[in-house]
Amino acid sequence: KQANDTETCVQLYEKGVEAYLENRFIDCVDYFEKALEKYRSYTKKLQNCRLQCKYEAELSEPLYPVDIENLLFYEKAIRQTLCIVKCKKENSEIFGNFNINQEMEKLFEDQKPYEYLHICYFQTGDVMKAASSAFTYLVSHSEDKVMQSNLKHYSSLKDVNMKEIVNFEANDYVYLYVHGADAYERKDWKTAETNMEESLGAYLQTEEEYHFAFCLKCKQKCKKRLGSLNGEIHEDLLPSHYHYLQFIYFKMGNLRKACQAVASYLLFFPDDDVMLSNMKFYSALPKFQDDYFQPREEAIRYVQREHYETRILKFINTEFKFKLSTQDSYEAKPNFRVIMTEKQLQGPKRFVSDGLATTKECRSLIDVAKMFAVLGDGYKGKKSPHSILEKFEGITLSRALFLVYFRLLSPKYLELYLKVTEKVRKHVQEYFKIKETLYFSYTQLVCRSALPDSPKNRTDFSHEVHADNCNILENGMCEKQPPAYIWRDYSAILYLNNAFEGGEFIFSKDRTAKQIQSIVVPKCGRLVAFSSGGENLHGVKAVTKGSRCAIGIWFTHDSKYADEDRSVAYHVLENGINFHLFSSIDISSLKTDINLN
Ligand SMILES: O=C(O)CCC(=O)C(=O)O
Ligand SMILES: [Fe+3]
Repeated sequence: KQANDTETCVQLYEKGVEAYLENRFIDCVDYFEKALEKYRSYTKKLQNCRLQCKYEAELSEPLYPVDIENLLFYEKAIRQTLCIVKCKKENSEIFGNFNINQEMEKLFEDQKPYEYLHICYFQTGDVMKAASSAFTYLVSHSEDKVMQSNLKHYSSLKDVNMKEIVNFEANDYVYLYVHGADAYERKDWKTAETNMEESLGAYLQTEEEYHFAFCLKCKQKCKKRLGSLNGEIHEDLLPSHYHYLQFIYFKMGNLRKACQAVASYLLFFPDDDVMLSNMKFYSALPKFQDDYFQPREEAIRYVQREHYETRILKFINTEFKFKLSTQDSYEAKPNFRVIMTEKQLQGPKRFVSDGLATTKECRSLIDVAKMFAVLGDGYKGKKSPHSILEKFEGITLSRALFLVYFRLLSPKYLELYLKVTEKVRKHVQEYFKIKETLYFSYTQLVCRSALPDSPKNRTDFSHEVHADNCNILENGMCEKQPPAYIWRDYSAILYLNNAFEGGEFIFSKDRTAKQIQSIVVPKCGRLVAFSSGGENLHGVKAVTKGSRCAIGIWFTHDSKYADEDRSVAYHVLENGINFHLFSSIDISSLKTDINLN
């Protein structure tokens, strides 16, 4: 069977999997290669639309000659958005043909095809490609033990030359940079120069492609992602280009360009000793002229933009703090009440309250979860992190923010999410009489549902007994070490419904739940809160029927771990995204299939 050209990415992918399962390895290779090729041309096309639209919006003649109240900024944003919509429409046969949904996109972004491909290559005798596929997968999943041992195995084969293994998904600049650095080592200055300059250009271009999106925080994350050279993280990849270039140009006898590279590097690291002494050295040379230390244009632009972005982020953070305190004083009188204390719960630093959310609020939040939750969101993409008999659907604050930003969700739901979680924060702070600032570290709306064929008489746990900021050891001690979230100081779970069976929250003395201290039965508006350490071992019993929804909230005293998404969310809510171009979905008009009681 041959893959034909009209098949969509999804079809090709699925056929690839099928061929793999049926041991038709030649077909498997064929389908996956074609699927990857299709996916690549899809992302390229999309990036082209974005870039082209960005430049078009930049260069367009403003609709009005004077920029009043920054309307020009909005005009450009609108132009760009409409242009992208148009570009997609005009290429509809191409984009339509891809038929790529979010799920598929995630599979490709996750390099899933290589998990199959390496085996199919191996089976068809193409061991070099098998090794490269395993390597490609490892670049973004460096911890994957199975793939590590696969690659190790491949590397031991006589037909595999480790030097020739490639990352099939590397960005262009990665190769240019690596080749540039190689040529540099060989003192082949001309080749080094060409590669480094091209790598620099490609890097900035790639970054711009990733950057089209709003969020400043993503931009900072993006830098990390781009800084990965086949899995090794280089924090300073961009400036390091200038480090290479200054020496290359010096060796090539171009003192002006060497000095420009020095000045560019110093924009990023003004106190760098090596570069400062290079500067001295160059300026003492007879050919040196006074105006040589001009940073290059793209470097100036980059650094300025970065400074600007950092300032905006800082500004949002300080503004937000101020607003919170005034907002607080307007809060209506709370009507919640503590129903269980340390005494009833049989342990320290814990309590249960009722009335933290109204029936209507619970309903709305569940609707959001049911409409937009992603399987495993907040659990690093694992569908059922704790039980294979249950389905986890979650929505994190950052996803809610994203949905609002892209007008898929009405901002009032984001507002509600922030409001109820803030109510919880205040209550926890007051109840425990906490003097220090209590920051949100992470919040997550999760529904756990029994899968249709899960047995009714399950005795396992939906979430086994654990502590939130330490790892329980064999001897019963709780060790405050990663991978535990050691910065978490207080935990709170706000329940949204009770239309399910099982799913009780328990406090336990030991990690096997032999000595249960107390049980909390969830219901809308009920809160259980506790200090996050080993003194509060807890778990969730299996959900045997229905769907159990709750908001998990973790607090920290350490501002380093404060959730930045929260300040961005307040900013988005207050300043709006009022292009009035698209209406967002008000989900209250849509029915979901879950009951509150
Ligand atoms: O959902 C619950 O009741 C508790 C969940 C929990 O303990 C956790 O996510 O750490
Ligand atoms: Fe927990």
